[in-house]
Amino acid sequence: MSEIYTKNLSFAYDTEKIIDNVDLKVDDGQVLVILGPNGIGKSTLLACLSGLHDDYSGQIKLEDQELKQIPNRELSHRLALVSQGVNVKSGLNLYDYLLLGRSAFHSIFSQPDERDRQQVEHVLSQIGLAEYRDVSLQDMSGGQRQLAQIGRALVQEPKLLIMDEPTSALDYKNQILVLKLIKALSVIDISIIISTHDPNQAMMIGDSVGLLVDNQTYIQGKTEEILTEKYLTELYKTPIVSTFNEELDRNIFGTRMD
Ligand SMILES: Nc1ncnc2c1ncn2[C@@H]1O[C@H](COP(=O)(O)OP(=O)(O)OP(=O)(O)O)[C@@H](O)[C@H]1O
Repeated sequence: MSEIYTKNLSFAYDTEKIIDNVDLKVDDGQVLVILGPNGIGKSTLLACLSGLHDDYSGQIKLEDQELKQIPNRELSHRLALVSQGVNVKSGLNLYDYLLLGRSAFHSIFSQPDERDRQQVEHVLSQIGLAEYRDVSLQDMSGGQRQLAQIGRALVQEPKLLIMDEPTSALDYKNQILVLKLIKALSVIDISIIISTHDPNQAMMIGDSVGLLVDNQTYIQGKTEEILTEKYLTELYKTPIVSTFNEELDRNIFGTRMD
């Protein structure tokens, strides 16, 4: 069954149409990677899919239910968004910041329980920041804060995780940590939509890939059908070369510098 799909999804800021007739689909436990040039509308599309803009036209169905009809509190049990570039500079320490992410599981009067604390411990180790539990977010590096934000989404135990360039501030080791985490989550049937600027990441984790080519063209298909020299060269308006790397057992993408 599809976790989420759209039909003729369109969205405009005032009169400027950004998303036009997008048909997108993610099945249970699948990873969809969205690629597209700067300013094309990736964040806008992900914001629509997360319920942040309900003035879209067309349909967004989350497990066959229209997204804008799902109450906010219920939505936060079902999907979580890791936004792009939101640099949380909270005075909270990491542990409390993550624990607050469990608030959708409680009424405003109830206290966090053992289950909440276990989930926070689990996520602290998933994001590799267990030893930073007592550190205030404002004293962390940009990359650590990005990991903290991913953790904040994970403590919600969503069925659908939407991540807008979640590795943009991370060093290579932590990029791989997050990509492996995404694969591991998909194995336990969590569906994931992620945007990135790196076609290599798309190749590493995508079950399918969606290209926002221009404001009127969205193409989605199986990773190996979409990640071709032709499509990527067209997408980025720069020649992209694909070579098969035997050691890695996958295609890698690059460009000539002459
Ligand atoms: N709140 C807003 N109000 C008006 N226009 C906006 C708003 N947010 C984004 N835009 C415009 O919508 C277009 C798409 O922006 P968006 O951030 O979705 O692109 P993107 O593909 O995520 O870009 P990038 O890769 O650079 O992060 C851009 O032209 C941007 O200027």
